Amino acid sequence: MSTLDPDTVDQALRERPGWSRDGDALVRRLQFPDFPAAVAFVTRVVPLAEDANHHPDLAISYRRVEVRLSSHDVGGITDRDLALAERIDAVVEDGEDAGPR
Ligand SMILES: C[C@H](O)[C@H](O)[C@H]1CNC2=NC(N)=NC(=O)C2=N1
Repeated sequence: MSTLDPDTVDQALRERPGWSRDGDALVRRLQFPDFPAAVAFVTRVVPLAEDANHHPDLAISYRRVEVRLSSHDVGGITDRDLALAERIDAVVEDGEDAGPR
């Protein structure tokens, strides 16, 4: 699978307002009510990543979580990243994301 051209990524991002492009990755920054909620969110992402065999870079800082998606094998953003972003958004909508990023 090859990387997507920037216009394609930008179009996709218009449909995923929580995400932005940061270099060769998609990034979404989330804030949760507390640390357990942040960890619970990350725990819910695990099976999605395993099922997709596509794994985000995850950073947890107290109640903030940064999710970065990039296809490491090709060094850029591919449909795999967009597909996983969509599934991660479903977890966010279902969960406890609260407040500004
Ligand atoms: C062997 C295994 O399928 C590969 O290493 C997968 C695992 N998860 C992955 N995740 C991401 N983000 N990029 C990859 O290239 C990738 N490759």
